[in-house]
Amino acid sequence: MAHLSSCQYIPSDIHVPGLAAIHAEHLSFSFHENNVQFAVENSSFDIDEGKITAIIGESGSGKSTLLRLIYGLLEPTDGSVRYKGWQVPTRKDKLIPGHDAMKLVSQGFDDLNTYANVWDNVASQLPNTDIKRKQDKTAEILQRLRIDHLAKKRVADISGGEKQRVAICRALINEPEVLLMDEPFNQVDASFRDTLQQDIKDIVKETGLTVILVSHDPTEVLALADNLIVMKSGKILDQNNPHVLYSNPSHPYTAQLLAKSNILQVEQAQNLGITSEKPIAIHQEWISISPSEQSTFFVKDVRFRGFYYEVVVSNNEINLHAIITSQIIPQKQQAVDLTISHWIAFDH
Ligand SMILES: Nc1ncnc2c1ncn2[C@@H]1O[C@H](COP(=O)(O)OP(=O)(O)OP(=O)(O)O)[C@@H](O)[C@H]1O
Repeated sequence: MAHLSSCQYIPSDIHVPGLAAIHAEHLSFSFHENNVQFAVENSSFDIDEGKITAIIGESGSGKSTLLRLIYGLLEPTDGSVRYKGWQVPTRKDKLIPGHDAMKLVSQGFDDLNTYANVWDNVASQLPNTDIKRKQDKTAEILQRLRIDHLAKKRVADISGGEKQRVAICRALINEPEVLLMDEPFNQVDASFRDTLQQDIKDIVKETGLTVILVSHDPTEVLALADNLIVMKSGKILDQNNPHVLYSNPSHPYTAQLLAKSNILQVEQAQNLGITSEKPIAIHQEWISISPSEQSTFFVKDVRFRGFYYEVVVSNNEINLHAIITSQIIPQKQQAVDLTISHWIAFDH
């Protein structure tokens, strides 16, 4: 198999500078030869240059497959992915798969040499570089990701979160234009997640790096991503910035994924006095409750969530989840009135 140059230019494709870094059109992929079941189906999307895009969705929705298609690890069954107007070469075009301008940090740290120390794991990514430059660049990236103090430690002896930082250092030391990450916060506990997210944000701002990451817990990337791509059963349901998708999701799945929203069918909405021709979503924070002897709604459950309580209210026909941040915690079985400040009707 010939090792081709990193990209094949498609002359008919006109790339307009300043627009999307990655452009996918009608992208499909099936792991099955007869193409009956698609892991990714007819997906078209743009990824902005110098921004953080998160691919989110429930388990098995096709997120990792989409990431691997973008990188060129998988050959699309149909459609195409282009990077800056150039078709991304796939396994059949390249001896070593993966786009030269991109780096992928996959799940599980398979690429790390656990017996070698952190420094060697990172420095080894610069095989043809003179010693001084190799030292400077390795020291710089370890410091940038706050793991310079671990340089002499064996990878086997560091935590999952620290391994994730080593993997990111290895990916970034060659200054790729695009960093792809599959579930980067899986192994990182909550207290270190925010710092890692801030470091990634800072690097993007300083260098103009394009980041694409996969997450099955969308709420963890709401504050990080500039754009979200929402996947369900291999299809893209929604794509927009987190604010728009959170406050105005176009699909019930997105509302539940991002806001753990209450989804009500037309008749259930009527039960609350809401007239809508379509199903509706009521985010938990759009419901407030107050004690009322006359109400048919009562508190079914109170769940402690740290700085807030999730309260389940019911009238025996519908259950609604609401958030309480006040000091006054309702009691189970207590009758309560509901005030709904906002709701969204879906087209679907
Ligand atoms: N190597 C494979 N062979 C056959 N089917 C596969 C393979 N890898 C994934 N699939 C299937 O393709 C679909 C999409 O899988 P994918 O791993 O892309 O989903 P995901 O959203 O990343 O899931 P998770 O969040 O659980 O990692 C799933 O139905 C999965 O079972």
